[in-house]
Amino acid sequence: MAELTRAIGLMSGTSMDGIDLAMVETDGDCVVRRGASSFTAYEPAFRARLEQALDAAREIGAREERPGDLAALEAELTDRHAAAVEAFLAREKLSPDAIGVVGFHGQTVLHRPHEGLTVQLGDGQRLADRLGIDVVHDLRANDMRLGGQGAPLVPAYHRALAAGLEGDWAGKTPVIFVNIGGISNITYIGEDDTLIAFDSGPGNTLIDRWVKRHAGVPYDSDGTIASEGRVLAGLVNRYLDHPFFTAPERISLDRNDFPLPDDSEASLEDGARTLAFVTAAAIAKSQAHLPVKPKLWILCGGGRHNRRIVEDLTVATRHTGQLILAEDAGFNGDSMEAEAWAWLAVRSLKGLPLTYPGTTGVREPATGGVLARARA
Ligand SMILES: Nc1ncnc2c1ncn2[C@@H]1O[C@H](COP(=O)(O)OP(=O)(O)OP(=O)(O)O)[C@@H](O)[C@H]1O
Ligand SMILES: CC(=O)N[C@H]1[C@@H]2OC[C@@H](O2)[C@@H](O)[C@@H]1O[C@H](C)C(=O)O
Repeated sequence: MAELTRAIGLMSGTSMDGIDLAMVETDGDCVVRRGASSFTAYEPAFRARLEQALDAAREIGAREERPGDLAALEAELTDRHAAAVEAFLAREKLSPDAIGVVGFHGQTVLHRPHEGLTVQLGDGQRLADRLGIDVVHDLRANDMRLGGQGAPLVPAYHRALAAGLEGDWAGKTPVIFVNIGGISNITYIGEDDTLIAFDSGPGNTLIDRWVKRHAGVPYDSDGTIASEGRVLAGLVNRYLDHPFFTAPERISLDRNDFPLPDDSEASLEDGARTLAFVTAAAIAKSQAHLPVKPKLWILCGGGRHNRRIVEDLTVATRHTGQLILAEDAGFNGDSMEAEAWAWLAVRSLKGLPLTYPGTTGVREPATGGVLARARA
């Protein structure tokens, strides 16, 4: 067996709720031994600074520019990631020498594929020096330089996980991973290992904004609010008539691409119920862009905790496939993206591809990432 590297992945996602950390041992290919993970929440004040950073980042014309508060924020964000790793190593009784590499995503503050511009806040060299561990960062930029959208990067990791499916799930192809984060996105792995990935529609972002506005809560925990409401057909039809669903090609989405319903259009509960239905229906519509209907659906990301979304999607897919949660297949649906960043960092060290024409639209399979070596 090829030598395994123990790697830590760090992800701070679009919901800006904190730092997901996961450890894996891997050959950078199909051998993936998933290890411990942790989550370090950002307190509301830091989250608010990150949200403001999205505004400041609009002024960025060249990717190394850091207008306004962004330079200070980047240093602080990096130090928070370092503290998260140190706390994790202390908890797991591991020394920095036990870790071969850290894969550092950083915080996306700007992503404009059509301008070839993607910016993740995070100083890889600062992190490497503080931890005394080599860091691979900036994993999206090379893909963009080669004509890709710079996202998504997790699909190659999904394919590695699919290769290791066991028991009832082994060999159930095509298999599709559905990540319901702020935006939902899918990875399709065909019988011949074909890899297709794209954003599939609004994920939790509409539901989160709706319940925040009308109930002052950050998300609809377990879909409880939606459970009290009805699906409003007129609203559903309006969302599903959006040009995104009728376009021949799938493009990557921004969290503001779909507007919220007007306040007068729905009660809190009906709005939450309808938006959960729209989230599931949008995912189910992805099938029109796939060569063969998936036999196995694996749900990941925070949206899998919304019972209404899961039920609606189960109904929408039951004639052709079986839908399970990541945990049913032995995975961890919350730490998968952080695991992916650990795995991608090992691939980057080996010069292996991170992205493919079917995942980001890159011209040819492309490696990526920048290595920051820890300085003594
Ligand atoms: N118990 C729960 N019930 C319902 N929804 C939940 C629950 N826990 C989390 N969520 C939803 O999941 C979201 C966070 O999901 P996730 O952590 O996958 O997002 P993310 O990392 O920002 O995603 P991405 O970067 O993939 O967009 C929350 O904003 C919320 O909408
Ligand atoms: C630019 C950026 O940070 N994109 C994220 C975002 O969050 C979800 C979706 O949009 C996905 O395309 C991507 O992250 C995941 C981890 C990816 O690259 O696979």
